[in-house]
Amino acid sequence: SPGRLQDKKLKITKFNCFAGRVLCHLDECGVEDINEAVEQAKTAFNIWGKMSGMERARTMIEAARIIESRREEIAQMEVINNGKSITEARLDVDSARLCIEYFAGLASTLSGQHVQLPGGSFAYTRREPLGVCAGIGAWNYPFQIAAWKSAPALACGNAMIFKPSPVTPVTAVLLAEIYAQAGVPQGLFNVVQGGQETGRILCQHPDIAKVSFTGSVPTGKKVSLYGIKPVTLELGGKSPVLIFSDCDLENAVRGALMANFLSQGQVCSNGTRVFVQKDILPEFVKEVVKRTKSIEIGDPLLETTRMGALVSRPHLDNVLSYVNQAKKEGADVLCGGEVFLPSDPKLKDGYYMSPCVLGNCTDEMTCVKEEIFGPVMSVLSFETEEEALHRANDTTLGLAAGVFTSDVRRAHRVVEHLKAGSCFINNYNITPVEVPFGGFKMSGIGRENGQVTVEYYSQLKTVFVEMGDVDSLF
Ligand SMILES: NC(=O)c1ccc[n+]([C@@H]2O[C@H](COP(=O)([O-])OP(=O)(O)OC[C@H]3O[C@@H](n4cnc5c(N)ncnc54)[C@H](O)[C@@H]3O)[C@@H](O)[C@H]2O)c1
Repeated sequence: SPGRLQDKKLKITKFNCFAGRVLCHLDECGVEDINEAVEQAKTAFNIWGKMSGMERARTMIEAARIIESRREEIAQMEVINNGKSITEARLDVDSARLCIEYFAGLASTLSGQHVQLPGGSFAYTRREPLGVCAGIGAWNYPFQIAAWKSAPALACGNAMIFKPSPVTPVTAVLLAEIYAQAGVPQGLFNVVQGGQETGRILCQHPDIAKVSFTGSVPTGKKVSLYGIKPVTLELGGKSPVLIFSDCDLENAVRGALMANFLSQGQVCSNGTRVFVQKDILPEFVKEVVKRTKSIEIGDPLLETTRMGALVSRPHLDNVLSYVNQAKKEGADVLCGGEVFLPSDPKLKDGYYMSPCVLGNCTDEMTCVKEEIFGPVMSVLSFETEEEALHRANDTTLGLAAGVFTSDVRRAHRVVEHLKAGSCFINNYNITPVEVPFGGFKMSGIGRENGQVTVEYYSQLKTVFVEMGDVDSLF
């Protein structure tokens, strides 16, 4: 009930995903903790927000340097936190560092505009920070999400209070430690732990100037109703990949695997609806199934592992139930879709499953309509470009989309008509921090990364300067 966190502390139990054992217990933060974090953040903001962009950049670059020096330790912690392979966790740590470096570079470029007015008068605009921002994270990229939100926030002169998902509470704390070590004012980036109630209290706090949220569509809807404050919403997807028969098939197969199986399929932008032009369908399916079967599953800390464990037992059960539902609705399970038991007995209680390819799918099937958020690819066939586009866009979501073709005119024509915020031509699921990322339709509001993100973490002030006398009508 509302306010239940005012009196007593609830415990979060965090499990180690790949061995199924209890990793740690944490107290959920309530009203008092959040008030304290906000007070500290306000004090820190009074110092940080007044610094020049160059000064902020210097501290952020130091944070990036510390991340690089602790790369392996953070990556290992992320594996334990989330269950993904060490190879992917290292890339997440790199992406976090690059994002901090990128926005440190932008910090000194924030500027306004000068507008000449009649009679020598003029106006200018100032880009000012918002104040104390809240960041709310999902569990699939815990460290990276904390960096993608805090880097632009801090570069623009704001403070941030970040709440990681209670399913993966560990690595955001490392980021707070690193910012502190780099020399940001105390409390500039703070972490509060907890679930939905903590999230609600934080977002609704009157001194929180902005909320940047990553998570599911239903939670995003709630967050958007919390009050008149700017929100960035990075929500779910059910993205299409269109594979035309004139494509380079080898690259299309690789792209389809990257679009479905990174992070055990738990990626918001995943292209889980793979539309393949009819004449290359048999060849495509044969190759995709062969490579999916050879994905190395197991201990995510091993260098050879390509797929680790899903994030929790309930989530694994949910993904498996989608595979069962697909079977009932007439899809063919071409491979995988079952609980996977690693040979190492220490891992017997981990949350593993074999990556799954579903064939013979149709647009009405649940597996084609709903975000599964696990390693399940649905393959559909199409005949014409017009048909493929119509079916690809027939969804309320619009996070990402991909097209594989060797015809340059077709590539750009298709992308122009795809209703998605992040489109890929002849590749999939790459997210350089220099380019904006975010969704159309119910997949979200606002963008992360790229120059445009500065606009989501600052506000514009217009100043009129009169050089003559006041021309009064009274
Ligand atoms: N677009 C993107 O960039 C992106 C990235 C990663 C994940 N996602 C999406 O996230 C979803 C999976 O993540 P999840 O299961 O953690 O999502 P979720 O919506 O269940 O939770 C997300 C976060 O919101 C918090 N929360 C829950 N209720 C809240 C409330 N009422 N007020 C404030 N905060 C609240 C949670 O504790 C968690 O920290 C998927 O739908 C996925 O597509 C999107």
